[in-house]
Amino acid sequence: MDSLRLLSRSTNISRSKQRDSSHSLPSTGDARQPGLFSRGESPATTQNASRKRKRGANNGAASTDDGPMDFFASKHRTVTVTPPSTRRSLPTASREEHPTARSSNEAEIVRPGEPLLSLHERKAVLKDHKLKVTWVNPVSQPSKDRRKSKDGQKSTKALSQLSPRPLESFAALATRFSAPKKLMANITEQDFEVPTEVQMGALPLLLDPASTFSTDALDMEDHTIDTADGINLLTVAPTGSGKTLAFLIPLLHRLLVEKRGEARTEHRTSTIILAPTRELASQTVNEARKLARNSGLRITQMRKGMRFAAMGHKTDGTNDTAEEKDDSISIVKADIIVSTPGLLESALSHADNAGGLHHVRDLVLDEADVLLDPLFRDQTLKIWTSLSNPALRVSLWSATMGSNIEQLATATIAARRKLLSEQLGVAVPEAPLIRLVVGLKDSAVPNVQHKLTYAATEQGKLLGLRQLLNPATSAVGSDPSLRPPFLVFTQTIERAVALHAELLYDIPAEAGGIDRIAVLHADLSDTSRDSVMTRFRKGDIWVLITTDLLSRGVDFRGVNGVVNYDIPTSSAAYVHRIGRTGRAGRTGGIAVTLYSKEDIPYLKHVANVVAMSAKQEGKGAGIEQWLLDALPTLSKNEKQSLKKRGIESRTATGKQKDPKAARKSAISSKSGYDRRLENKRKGAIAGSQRMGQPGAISDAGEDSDFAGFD
Ligand SMILES: Nc1ncnc2c1ncn2[C@@H]1O[C@H](COP(=O)(O)OP(=O)(O)OP(=O)(O)O)[C@@H](O)[C@H]1O
Repeated sequence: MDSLRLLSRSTNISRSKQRDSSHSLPSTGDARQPGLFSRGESPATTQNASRKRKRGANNGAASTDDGPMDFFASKHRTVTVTPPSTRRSLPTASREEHPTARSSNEAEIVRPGEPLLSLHERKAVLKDHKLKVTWVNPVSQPSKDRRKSKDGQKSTKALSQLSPRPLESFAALATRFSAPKKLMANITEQDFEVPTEVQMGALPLLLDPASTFSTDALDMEDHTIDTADGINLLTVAPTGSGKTLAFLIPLLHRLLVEKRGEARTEHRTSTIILAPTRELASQTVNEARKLARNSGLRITQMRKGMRFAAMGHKTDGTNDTAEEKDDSISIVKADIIVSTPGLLESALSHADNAGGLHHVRDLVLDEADVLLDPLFRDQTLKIWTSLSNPALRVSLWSATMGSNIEQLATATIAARRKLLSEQLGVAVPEAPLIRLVVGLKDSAVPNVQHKLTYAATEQGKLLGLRQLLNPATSAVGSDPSLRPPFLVFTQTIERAVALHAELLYDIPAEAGGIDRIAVLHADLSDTSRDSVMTRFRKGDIWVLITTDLLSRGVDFRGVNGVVNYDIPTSSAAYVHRIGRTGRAGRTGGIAVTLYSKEDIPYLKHVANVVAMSAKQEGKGAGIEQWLLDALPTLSKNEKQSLKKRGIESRTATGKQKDPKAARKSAISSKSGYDRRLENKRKGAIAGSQRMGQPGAISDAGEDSDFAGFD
């Protein structure tokens, strides 16, 4: 059973065991090559490759600056790895080819043994790794930006593009950014060898934006970006691409550097990480604790009833308040707090908590598009605006981010700054907002295989899922079969429960029976939710039926596939659901979407993502063009309504509005006729029982309470 015990970041499975068993399951392979685009090539090697291509004019390789950007170019180019060049050893030819780079490099502080990249090379590396960095909020636009282009149009777009120096390797965290030894030891301990694309791009930006941008200042006609006190960052990178590490490392780095010079021993909250679900918050706490091992930093997950010490405006960090002396109140004493918006907001609304978070310097919004979606928006914005530190920096992370989210973030940063300037009576300096995009925005992770399966009816979907559960029937033609462990997503809690009840006995007792299948949703107690998560991570559960609760952020390493039993209600939801497989560059994950006749009007957003994904991979359309053309396109309002309410007949409201349609979409292996017969029988039994009770109305015709058909 070891092959199934590969799901966990936290279970104690030795790496050798993992490797032994990984051959039998497609997406459980070792993530030694976690990158999605230029697999396993560090910027240092790509730098050499690009230099080689430039010099060898006849080698047939196109210059990286030629033609349109090919996001899915061949990943297996042969590269010659030479020792990293230092500034002094940078070839003269390369310098002379790029005078801007030469002059800008003069401003850089280069440490021995550190590879140096000219502006041209940095651009090539960023392009090769599909990293695009843009300056979003106009602190003060560079002079070029204000100029009109040839056709008289104002063009700010291309000019606000930046080419910061990416992270070469995890070792460069120490050489380039003087990362604390404990942090470095913990990174090494976890076997992280090659930084993923998002880590290459985001880590330097967050660790030391000033040095990362020094060359761009010259590149942009002597305009200096004021990054000395940090930047606000908006990152869009594929699911499973390592965003957690990309925001945790800089946070821990800053806290450890600050602690170095201080005798302070108490834990003062200076970082808040918000996540939309308890499960994701708990996972982030685990990851942070692994990276902070033996460092003395404390990371806490916010729980009900927790409060902050009411520190008022004390700056010495002492918080000897009356509250603290009261043992019945759990006071948060942590350097980093990870929370869902609801819990933190309710803690903040407690009168005594008003000044509890005025030290907070970093706010991280993980799955930012959900946190700023109507469901959580008010809570998130309330928390954000209540953080009163003028030096606060915010970073937003997700695999999908609409332009409305970017606008909201920009507006909130500006409004908060204005408010603080008024309150403090001095102008609070504006920090830049930088956008980092990895790969193609809002698209599915490229290493997952998509299947759209027409099942005609609800019963057909159930049959389809049963076939997937059965190893003998799960393969279709030459396609690889979906093998456990996998996740099954439904639209509502009620449907997840019903599907679980239907499938409970489908796994034979010899294979573990009912223990192998479980359901997880928000109506379960916290303890039950934790228990299901642990059992799934350990591999005890093979099929986990759930709602969109688990579609965001949650990382199960060896999940082989995802089944959309109910179609997701937006393209973003599809991207995130199927992103639970194919993580850290693992290949072989399968995403099956079952659809019935009723789903057809809502299928286009899924089909579009599948088509785009296939196109990127160079696998043709990925879906028949006639199907794509035939599927109806929803209006903006219809899209919004679908996102908000889902397919109505599957909801409680739909059941009231149109009971017949709701019955048709109920999850049951019995036909409508059989269900009616059974309901009649149940009704008759209930009726005869009532007949025997005192005061019962004997005339069935007057029995208006009869609920047999419901
Ligand atoms: N440099 C690396 N080398 C190998 N594995 C890595 C590296 N960075 C992260 N990982 C692993 O990749 C997996 C996915 O990481 P993570 O959960 O941070 O992804 P994510 O980008 O936040 O995904 P999502 O968008 O779904 O939240 C984790 O198991 C993590 O341990």
